[in-house]
Amino acid sequence: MRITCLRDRQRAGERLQAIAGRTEGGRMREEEARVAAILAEVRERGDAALLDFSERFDGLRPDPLRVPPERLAQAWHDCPEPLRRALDLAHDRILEFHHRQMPADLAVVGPHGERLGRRWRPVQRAGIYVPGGRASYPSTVLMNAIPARVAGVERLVMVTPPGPGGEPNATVLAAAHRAGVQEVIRVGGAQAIGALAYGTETVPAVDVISGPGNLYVTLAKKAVYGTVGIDSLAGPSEVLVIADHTAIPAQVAADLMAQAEHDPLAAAILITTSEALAAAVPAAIEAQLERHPRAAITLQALNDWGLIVVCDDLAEAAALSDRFAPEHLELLVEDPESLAGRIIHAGAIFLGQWSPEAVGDYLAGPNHTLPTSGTARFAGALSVETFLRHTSLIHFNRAALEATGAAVVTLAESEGLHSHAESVRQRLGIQES
Ligand SMILES: NC(=O)c1ccc[n+]([C@@H]2O[C@H](COP(=O)([O-])OP(=O)(O)OC[C@H]3O[C@@H](n4cnc5c(N)ncnc54)[C@H](O)[C@@H]3O)[C@@H](O)[C@H]2O)c1
Ligand SMILES: N[C@H](CO)Cc1c[nH]c[nH+]1
Ligand SMILES: [Zn+2]
Repeated sequence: MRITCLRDRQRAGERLQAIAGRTEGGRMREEEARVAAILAEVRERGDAALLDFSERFDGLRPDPLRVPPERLAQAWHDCPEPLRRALDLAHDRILEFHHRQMPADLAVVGPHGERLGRRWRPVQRAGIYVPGGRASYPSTVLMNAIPARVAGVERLVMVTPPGPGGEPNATVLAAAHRAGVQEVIRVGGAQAIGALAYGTETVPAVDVISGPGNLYVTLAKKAVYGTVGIDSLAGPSEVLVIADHTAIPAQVAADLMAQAEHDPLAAAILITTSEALAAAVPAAIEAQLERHPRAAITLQALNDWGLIVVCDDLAEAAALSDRFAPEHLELLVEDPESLAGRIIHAGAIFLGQWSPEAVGDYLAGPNHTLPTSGTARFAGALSVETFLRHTSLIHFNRAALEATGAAVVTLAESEGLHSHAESVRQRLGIQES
C-alpha cells in the first residue's frame, strides 16, 4: 500500500482539491458522454434499452423487469431472525429521526390583515436508487424509502441492479418489504436513472429521484436534473478523519478502510496533528488488509485517493477539511464538540471515539445518503424535505392592496411592465397618471 503523506499545507490543499474533483475533469468527460448516450437510448427505446444495457453491464437480461410484489414479503419471511431484528432496529431509529424532520407550514398575518403562508406537500411520485454493483445495500433501502413514506409520497418506485442470478439481493428485497416499498424494478446504473426520469413501458416517470450510486449513477442523476428533481450527487463514498494524539491507530485505520472498501473511487483522508499517529496508521492499515475480503477495492482506493496530512494545529486541520467538504467527517480529538463548531462544510460529522462512521451508515438515525465530491458546500443529507415541495400562499384583502398598491405600481413602472401596474390600478380604480 502506498498512501501519500504530506506535511506542506499548500501541497495538501492542492491534493485535497484533486481528490474532491476525482469524479469530474478531463478523464471523466468520456464517462459523461457514455452516460449521455445511455440516457438517450433509454429515452428512445424504453424497456428494450434497459434490457440491452443490463445485458452489457450486469451480464443478463432481467425480463420481466418488475419484481413480483409477493417476492418482497417472501424475502422478509426468509430473512434470518438476527438480520430481521437488526433491520427492525435500524428501521425504527431512522423512522423516529425522520419523523422529527417534518417541517411545519407557515402562516403569517401581515400589518393590514393580509394572510401569507408557506405550505408543504409531498411530491406525487418518487424513485429511489439502491446500489448493488460491488456490494448490496439494504441500509440504503431504509434510508431512502423511510423519508419518502414520512413525507407522504403516493407512488414510490425502487430500482436496483439484478444480482448474478437475475434477482436483486434478498436482504435488499426484505428491507424493501419492511420499509413499505411495493414496486421494485431490477435495473441499475445510468439506465435505471434514465428510466425513472423519462419513463418506459414498465417504469413510471417520477418527480424526484433519490439515492446514492457509483460514478455512472451519479453522472446520470446530474444529467437528468431539470427533467426531474434529485436529492444530491451522492457518489463514491468519502471519509475525512481529523485526529490528534488521543486517537487510536487501529480505529483510525478501520474507519478509513470502511469507506475505501466501497469503491475504487472512494476517498479516505487523515489529517492529524500527531506525527506518531501519521506513522502508525499505514502499518495498522497493512495489518487489517491481510485476509480482507475486499482487499483489492480497498487497496486501489487508498493508493489512488488516500491521503495523510500532518499539520500544526486543529485550526489548520479544520480549514483543510473545509476545503475538501467531505461527505463524512470524523473528529477523533480530545474536544470534538468545540472542533465541530468550527467546521463549515461537511455532509455529516461524527464526534468522538464512540461514533464510528458505520453507526451512521446503518442505524444512528440521520440519513446516510450524503453529498460527495465537494458538493457538501451547497447540499446536505437526504431528508424528508427531499420528497416535499413548498408552495407560497398570498391572500391580500382590500385594505392591504390599498395600503401597498401605489408601491407596486411604482415598481412595475420602473421595470417598464405596464400590465403589472394596470392589474393593480384596475382593482383600486386608479387612473394612469
Ligand atoms: N454518497 C452516499 O451517500 C453513498 C451511500 C452508499 C453508497 N455509496 C456509493 O455507491 C456506490 C455503489 O456502487 P456499486 O458499483 O456498488 O453499485 P451501483 O448500483 O451504483 O452501480 C452498479 C451499476 O453500474 C452499472 N455499470 C457498471 N459498470 C459500468 C460501466 N462500465 N459503464 C456503465 N455502467 C456501468 C451497471 O449497470 C451496474 O448495475 C459506491 O460508489 C459507494 O461508495 C454512496
Ligand atoms: N458509507 C455509505 C455512504 O457513503 C453508506 C453505507 C451503506 N452501507 C454501508 N455504508
Ligand atoms: Zn459505508
